[in-house]
Amino acid sequence: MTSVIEVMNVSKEFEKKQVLSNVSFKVQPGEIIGLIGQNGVGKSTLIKLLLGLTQPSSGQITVFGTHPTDKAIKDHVGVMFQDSFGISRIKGNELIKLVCSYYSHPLSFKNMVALADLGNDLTTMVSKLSGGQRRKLNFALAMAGNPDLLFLDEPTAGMDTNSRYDFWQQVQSLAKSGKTIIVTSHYLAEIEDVATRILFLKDHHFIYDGALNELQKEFTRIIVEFDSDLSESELMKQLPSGELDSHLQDHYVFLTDDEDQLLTELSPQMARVKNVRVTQRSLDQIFREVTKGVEVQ
Ligand SMILES: Nc1ncnc2c1ncn2[C@@H]1O[C@H](COP(=O)(O)OP(=O)(O)OP(=O)(O)O)[C@@H](O)[C@H]1O
Repeated sequence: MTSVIEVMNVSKEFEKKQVLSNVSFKVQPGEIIGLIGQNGVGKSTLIKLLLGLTQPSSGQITVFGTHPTDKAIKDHVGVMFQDSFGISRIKGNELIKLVCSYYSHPLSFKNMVALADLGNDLTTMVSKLSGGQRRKLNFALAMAGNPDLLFLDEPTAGMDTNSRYDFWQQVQSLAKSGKTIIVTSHYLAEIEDVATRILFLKDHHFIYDGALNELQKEFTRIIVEFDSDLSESELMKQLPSGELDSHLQDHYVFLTDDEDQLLTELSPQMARVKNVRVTQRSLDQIFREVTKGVEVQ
């Protein structure tokens, strides 16, 4: 399968400041990539490199098999930046028509109106729209050329709960239809729900590239919680494959690399154990632990 994006040994410095160091990855059609990392780590820089808006200090980037600045791919790439309206003294519906006129095969006006989901506010001046409404309009504009590759930079900031839900439903159905999506967001619960792959940037390179469940396995141990009237020392003797994390009243939290083994060890005690729960850390928890530099258990 031809990759949509190929990044080979790319480094990027601004003056003497290193942002990316020797980064490589490929992206296949239909993937939803969650690009995560702390403020200032280089997510927007990477997106700008992929859009050809800035050049790598070294290494190669191809998008649809060609240089990112190649005009031939213009209609295949859509982008939603954090706040990208250059003009605001224009109504939403007029802006939609204007942006569509840039493309050879734009989405229909009707489709664009549905994507923007602004109702009567479509005839409001863009400058008077709320932050969340501007995001929605921005999303529709990113889709104007019916792109096969879509970059979404913090797309849901300011959107209400229903709008977020509808937005991610749309994104998932776009990916199902074969479109490739790269999204940055600090709302990690949303990334956790929609991304098929996580790229985690830290200290100039990817500290993780893969599926969320593998990230959970790689960075954290499984949490086994239960209630029991057994003593701490008894349980620690009975559960050698677990490590006691906390004990409050009757509630115990153990960490383990092998939950099946731990549950087997726990089973003879079942008469004195209840409410057993096996969970993994959320992406949000992993992110905080990894970026704070604390050792992840
Ligand atoms: N044009 C530029 N000239 C000099 N330094 C820059 C330039 N653009 C970005 N940087 C620096 O590169 C680093 C990465 O910035 P970038 O905007 O890519 O971070 P980010 O991960 O997108 O952050 P955020 O989550 O806050 O949006 C920052 O230290 C920033 O100051």
